[in-house]
Amino acid sequence: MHTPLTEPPAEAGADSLEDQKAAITRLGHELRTLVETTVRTAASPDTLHRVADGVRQVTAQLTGRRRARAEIPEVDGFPGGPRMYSPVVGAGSPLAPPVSITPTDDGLIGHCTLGLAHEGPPGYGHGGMSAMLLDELMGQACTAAGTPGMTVSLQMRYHQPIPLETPLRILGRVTGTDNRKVFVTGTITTEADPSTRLVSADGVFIAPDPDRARALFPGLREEA
Ligand SMILES: CCCCCCCC(=O)SCCNC(=O)CCNC(=O)[C@H](O)C(C)(C)COP(=O)(O)OP(=O)(O)OC[C@H]1O[C@@H](n2cnc3c(N)ncnc32)[C@H](O)[C@@H]1OP(=O)(O)O
Repeated sequence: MHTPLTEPPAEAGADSLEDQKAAITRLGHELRTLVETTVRTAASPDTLHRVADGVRQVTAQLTGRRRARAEIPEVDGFPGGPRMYSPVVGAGSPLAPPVSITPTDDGLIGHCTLGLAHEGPPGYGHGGMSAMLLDELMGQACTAAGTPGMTVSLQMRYHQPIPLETPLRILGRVTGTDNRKVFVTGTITTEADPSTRLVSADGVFIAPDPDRARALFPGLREEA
């Protein structure tokens, strides 16, 4: 007999929210390990079928209420706070590297290591993954600068391929504003050689006006 892996929080108290985040983080870690192991394994078809059956049984244990498309979960810090299920930074996302972010004097710096699950050319990161990393860091740099916005333009330049299994550094920095437009730059380097740009980007982000924001994000809490 299985015990369900997750249930909706009984109460939205501070403790239960922290418990929920800790459990989500733990499950996210195990899922990322499963994803990475899955794309690396040379197991036989029999083993793969057996594992697929087991995963199906595990999935069936995730019972309880499912969130609706535009609903912002209680554990999610949007806007401005940690996003538990972000495919870039989310501790609970099986897709995220995940990136950890720290502020700098003039922007944000992200740290992550990509695995084979993020592969494009053999041994190197997928170009779409680079765009995703930069979009996130540049978007969060807008928020950190007090001018949050959504991407309307992202100009990517791929100088060198990004090595997998190598600690990376992603920078996002706001360079200027013009009314609702925010101009942002970003780069990806390795941690070992931060002066050599592997990928760089220029972006334009726009803050939707409040009416537009309410229409786009009906789940937004009123105080946000
Ligand atoms: C928490 C942080 C997480 C970060 C996550 C990373 C960020 C993301 O991935 S966001 C998701 C991807 N982006 C999107 O889905 C955005 C889609 N676009 C939209 O919904 C709309 O364009 C929206 C809401 C942003 C702006 O719409 P709206 O308020 O109507 O703006 P609009 O009036 O058209 O344009 C405003 C200004 O921007 C300019 N502009 C519009 N598009 C562009 C563009 N591509 N390049 C340059 N300028 C532009 C307009 O010319 C206008 O300028 P001005 O005021 O001088 O006339």
